[in-house]
Amino acid sequence: MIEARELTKRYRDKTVVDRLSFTVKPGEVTGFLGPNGAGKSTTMRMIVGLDSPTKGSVTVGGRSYAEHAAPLHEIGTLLEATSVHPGRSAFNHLMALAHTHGIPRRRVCEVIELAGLTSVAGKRVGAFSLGMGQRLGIASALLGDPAVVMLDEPVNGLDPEGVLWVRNLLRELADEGRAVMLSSHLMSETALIADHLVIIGRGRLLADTTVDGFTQEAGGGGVRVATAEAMRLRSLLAGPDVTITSSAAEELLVSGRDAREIGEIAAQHGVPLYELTPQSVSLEQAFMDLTRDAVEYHSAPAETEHETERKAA
Ligand SMILES: Nc1ncnc2c1ncn2[C@@H]1O[C@H](COP(=O)(O)OP(=O)(O)OP(=O)(O)O)[C@@H](O)[C@H]1O
Repeated sequence: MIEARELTKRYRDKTVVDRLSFTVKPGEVTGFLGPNGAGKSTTMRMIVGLDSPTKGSVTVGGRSYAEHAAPLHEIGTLLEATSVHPGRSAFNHLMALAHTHGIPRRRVCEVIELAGLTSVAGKRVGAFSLGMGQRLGIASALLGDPAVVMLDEPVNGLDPEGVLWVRNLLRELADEGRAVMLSSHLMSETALIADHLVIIGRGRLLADTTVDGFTQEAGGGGVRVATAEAMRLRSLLAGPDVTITSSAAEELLVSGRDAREIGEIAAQHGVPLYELTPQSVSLEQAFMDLTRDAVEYHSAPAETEHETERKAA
């Protein structure tokens, strides 16, 4: 388990992580999300003692990282700038790491197989592709059979097969009861892997929720209804918290009533419907809406598909 309480990091006058509290629980995959510069890497560095908090605290398995006698058994990490000796083979790299913790050769062979590196274990790490490097990083993280696994952007640069492999592996690790944390700036990809989401922007907590909860909230895009009797249906559906807009003669976009209610009201009054479609907002769009004010560098204000749809409605 990872527990951050009021975790804060300041560099001179800039607050990069701002009173951040969250928990990464065993048996779950927690997605740690935020736009570029949100403070994800800084937070992860503080978790493993590579940076010290200006205020607040973070513990792994109930203790600060530095208090663990054999941290590799407690938390396995894949961080951005993990250094490997380019001239060493993958096997020797892992063996060197294993030696520092008294981990047997058998475990090195196990993680090599687990990471799908068997055929390249003797190859120089310097000649590895990005994907193979990521696999080696993950193999290193798992070497100590840790209760907590924390990976910074683990699918970065991976091909679709590699992405699927990471997704399945993290699921298995969580199902074995480990606490798994992965950072990303891609909402849709993370939603496929994670159970829980901790979303930050400018170092602050923006959301701490389940993937299901976030998906449900993102689905609040109204219901599109098509009927030849649009005017009549409009007055039948009207109510205190109901908003109805129309972009075409036979089309309505209804907010405040779900598809079932609309279908029932239409049927009761004999109004034939040609279409009844709940409009889902994409997860990526919902994430961008949530973090909009927290993005450090905006690109040119291109109109998104969502905004175009909203304007049309
Ligand atoms: N050593 C440092 N000194 C000063 N500022 C720093 C330092 N390290 C990070 N920052 C700043 O802290 C902010 C957060 O950086 P961080 O790398 O933690 O964000 P991130 O969410 O991991 O971003 P990305 O997705 O781009 O990796 C950025 O504005 C960055 O410039």
